[in-house]
Amino acid sequence: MRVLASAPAKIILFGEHSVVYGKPAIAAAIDLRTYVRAEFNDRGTIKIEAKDIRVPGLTVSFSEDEIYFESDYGRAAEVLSYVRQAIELVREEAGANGKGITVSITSQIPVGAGLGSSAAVAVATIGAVSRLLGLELSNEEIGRLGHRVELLVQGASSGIDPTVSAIGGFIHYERGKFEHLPFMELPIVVGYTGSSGSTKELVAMVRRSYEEMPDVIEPVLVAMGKIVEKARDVILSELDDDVRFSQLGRLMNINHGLLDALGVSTKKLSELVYAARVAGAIGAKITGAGGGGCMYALAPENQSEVATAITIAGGTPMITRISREGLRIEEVLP
Ligand SMILES: Nc1ncnc2c1ncn2[C@@H]1O[C@H](COP(=O)(O)OP(=O)(O)OP(=O)(O)O)[C@@H](O)[C@H]1O
Ligand SMILES: C[C@@](O)(CCO)CC(=O)[O-]
Ligand SMILES: [Mg+2]
Repeated sequence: MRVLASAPAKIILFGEHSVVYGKPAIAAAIDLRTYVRAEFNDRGTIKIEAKDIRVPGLTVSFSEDEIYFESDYGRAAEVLSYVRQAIELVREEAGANGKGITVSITSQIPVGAGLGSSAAVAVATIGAVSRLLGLELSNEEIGRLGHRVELLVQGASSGIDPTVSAIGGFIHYERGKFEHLPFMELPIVVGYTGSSGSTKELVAMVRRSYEEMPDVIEPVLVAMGKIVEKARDVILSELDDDVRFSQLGRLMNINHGLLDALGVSTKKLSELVYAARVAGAIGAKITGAGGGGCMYALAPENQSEVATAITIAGGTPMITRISREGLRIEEVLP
């Protein structure tokens, strides 16, 4: 038997980092996907073919007519840890420890770019392997298992990324609970810096600041939570789109300033944010953990000018759409 599953990337519209401290956040699944194929193998081992990921620490030695590959075990194992933990967790849930499983991954999502590649790979792996092992799980349950994978690998995770990747759409999230917001076409442009940041390290960095200066950092996190509640009210309001977008844009700019205050922006991210605003975006901010990765801009009237400005500033623009669908089982072959 062979199962192919896919799960989407996401953007965090408001509230990254503060969501780890129990504040609310708003996120949407977008139309870039990670595909995972799962099948049994008879060696009793876990085999992972990750085609879009660079495994660091590889050494190649040549001699006469032979070629030897050696890898730094720790670094290779770390990079594949989301997939491995996802498989182990599902095997455990199914009471199938020791069952040989091969997964093969292809992905459209840039890695470490704030678009939730870790959550998408975990959710798609859980989806494919659970179906292979005959476990009947809802997408919501798969999102919760994805959260457990992120906690095991990262040490800290709010769970928003695996939740939105599993269920899709546009959500308001707080401490494991989510609410679907009405679907809306968001006129956004995502700008990719081309560099990556590790969510595990960025979350740990914010934690250190919080522990060193709780009196300073706590009010920043509280303000971020208030931005999210205000944004939710605006999204749910009956206001005209132009008024709603202009209020959301202002909230994005304030949220970006606070993320910068937490130290998760970079020179390149800030350059893309300012380039987008100068080109007419009504709001622009980091999306995801930061430290590289992506920003997004709200540009109801001038998406293409904003995309050009991002390119001139050295970034890669992506015009994406919200994905209503989360985890999808694409194919089950006997
Ligand atoms: N296609 C893939 N195959 C295997 N592992 C992947 C793949 N994509 C992502 N990963 C895993 O996810 C890690 C990146 O996750 P990380 O949380 O740091 O960034 P992100 O999820 O892309 O961004 P963010 O968490 O800010 O949204 C990679 O180092 C790797 O371990
Ligand atoms: C930085 C963070 O808030 C979002 C990463 O996409 C981490 C998390 O919520 O687990
Ligand atoms: Mg991640």
